Amino acid sequence: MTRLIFLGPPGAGKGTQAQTLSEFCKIPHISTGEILRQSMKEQTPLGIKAQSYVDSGELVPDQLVQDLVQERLNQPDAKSGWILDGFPRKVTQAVYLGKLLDKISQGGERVVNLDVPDEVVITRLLGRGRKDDSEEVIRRRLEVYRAETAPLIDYYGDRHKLLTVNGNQSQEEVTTALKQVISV
Ligand SMILES: Nc1ncnc2c1ncn2[C@@H]1O[C@H](COP(=O)(O)OP(=O)(O)OP(=O)(O)O)[C@@H](O)[C@H]1O
Ligand SMILES: Nc1ncnc2c1ncn2[C@@H]1O[C@H](COP(=O)(O)O)[C@@H](O)[C@H]1O
Repeated sequence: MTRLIFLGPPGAGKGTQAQTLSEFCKIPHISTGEILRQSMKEQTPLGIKAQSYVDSGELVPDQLVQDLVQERLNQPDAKSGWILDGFPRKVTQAVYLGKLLDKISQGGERVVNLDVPDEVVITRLLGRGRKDDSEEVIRRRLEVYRAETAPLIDYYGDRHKLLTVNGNQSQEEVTTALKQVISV
């Protein structure tokens, strides 16, 4: 059963690689950022609550993303595995996820850290053109990543769940490296 969590700074290529691997492994790609962006587009209650946080590069409150992840992992297609992209993003969310996965018998998850230097992710994000890819918001997202998300590397390393892949290669090379590490 393939259950993967993608870690890495904004612009590391998590969404790109998660989509490719989800097609290869035939399991859903669950991106909290995508779900939030869709909810904002549709102006659902979740989208309305999340909007100001996403637009400014802040993290949406835990309860909102935790509820959406719980609901998504309980859907039938998640029974055959999944790739989580963008969640967890802080230690509190990782603790929540660990308990949730135990409760719904979906353990055995592995965590892939896509390692990419800051200057490379900044160039990539400036070229991507999403609404939250302005210079100011990119700066804030990187600060939030360093303060809140990077500690998850040690969190999962300490729990022997962490795999690291060099994300500073062509998309095809990253995919090949990912397939290699997850097949072991
Ligand atoms: N290996 C790569 N080499 C060059 N560009 C890449 C690579 N992988 C992804 N990109 C490009 O970099 C940008 C960011 O990629 P992507 O959206 O997958 O990152 P992400 O980690 O999901 O970012 P975020 O956390 O901000 O959503 C995209 O424009 C994508 O096409
Ligand atoms: N796990 C999350 N916790 C808090 N906020 C989140 C989470 N996942 C996404 N967000 C918000 O959405 C944007 C975009 O996310 P991407 O993963 O980069 O697509 C992020 O800046 C947070 O505001």
